[in-house]
Amino acid sequence: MTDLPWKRIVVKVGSALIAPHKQGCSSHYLLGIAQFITYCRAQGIQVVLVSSGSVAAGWHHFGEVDKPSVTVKKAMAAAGQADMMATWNKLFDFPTAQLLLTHGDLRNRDRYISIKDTIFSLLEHGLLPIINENDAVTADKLKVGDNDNLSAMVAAAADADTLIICSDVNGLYTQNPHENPDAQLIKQVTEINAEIYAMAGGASSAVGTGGMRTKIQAAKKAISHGIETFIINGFDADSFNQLLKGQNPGTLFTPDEKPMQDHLHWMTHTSQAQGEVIVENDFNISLDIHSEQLTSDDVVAINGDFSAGDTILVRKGDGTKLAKAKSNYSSCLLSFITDQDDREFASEFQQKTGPIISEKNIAILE
Ligand SMILES: Nc1ncnc2c1ncn2[C@@H]1O[C@H](COP(=O)(O)OP(=O)(O)O)[C@@H](O)[C@H]1O
Ligand SMILES: N[C@@H](CCC(=O)OP(=O)(O)O)C(=O)O
Repeated sequence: MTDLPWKRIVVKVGSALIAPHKQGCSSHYLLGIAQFITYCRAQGIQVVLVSSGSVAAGWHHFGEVDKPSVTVKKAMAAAGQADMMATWNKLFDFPTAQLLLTHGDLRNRDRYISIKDTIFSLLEHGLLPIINENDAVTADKLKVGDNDNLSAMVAAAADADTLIICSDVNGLYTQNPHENPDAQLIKQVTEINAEIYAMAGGASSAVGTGGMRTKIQAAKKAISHGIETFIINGFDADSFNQLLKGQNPGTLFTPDEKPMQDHLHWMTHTSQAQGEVIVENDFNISLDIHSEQLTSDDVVAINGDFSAGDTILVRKGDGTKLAKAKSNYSSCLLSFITDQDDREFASEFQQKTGPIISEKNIAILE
């Protein structure tokens, strides 16, 4: 064992590890993960667990179904979630706490802060937060949809230094290893670019959601918050021994050297734009230019119904996405100003009321 450099980690466990045969939960693979978590906590490392598996764990209650409907899947999740928590609880001799989240919770700034506070309070009091998406209640528009992205949002909210995604493969391969025997394991990724996304396919197991594609999206979110990210094989107990020795058992995504500030990260990777402000095609936005320079004169259209304080997308008419920002104006007020023929009035109004978006609440998009 080496002295681990971590202060706070998020461990994400995929469905295949919880309920490998869709016949209820099995502790077979969870034992090694639980021992790893217990060891980390004994070293003073705070741990948050993001656990998939409620649907897979509840599956056997619903007869012989191959492709359950959305409604049946929600019912499976409701049934399996309790079983999954009970299985984890048997493996720990310290208290755990369940948090079921949706994207609707995470993208609302007040609720996001509230979730953050709850996680920190649980950790301070020595409990292990176990987080899953609230599949039983969530509708398409409100869900994250996969626990890889959810784990990255949680890692950012918990200000973790490391995210460990435990899957059913050794890491990211050049191609899906289940379909291509020549696929090579990639040990380290320093930049997530189109080439990396092109390697990642979807899930091929009966219980997984998202496959490698959502793991790369998650890694992108995490590293831009300065969080190193591992994808490892959770079936192999040696993966955890290697991590404890300071080694890389799978694929390591190295954190960005200049991580985003927390609230800009939230705006870019967690929040969802409630509307759009379309600007002239020659309008350019950068952190060098004061965002106060976005005035009603630059706005050619406003889409959606948003309130002051909501996140909006600023884009050009040709579709280029420029930035996500907190709007200081509602869509209604902004339309009123942009529709003014009296430009002097519009300009004076903005001088008195303040900028449409302000510099400290803007995330420039790549
Ligand atoms: N380039 C790739 N490297 C590794 N696995 C890949 C790749 N592309 C697609 N996959 C698939 O992703 C799966 C892991 O994702 P998933 O089934 O969602 O598991 P989990 O339940 O752990 O999230 C692998 O079993 C494999 O079938
Ligand atoms: N929230 C779902 C899991 C969704 C998911 O991303 O599953 P997985 O790909 O196995 O991590 C559940 O508990 O069944």
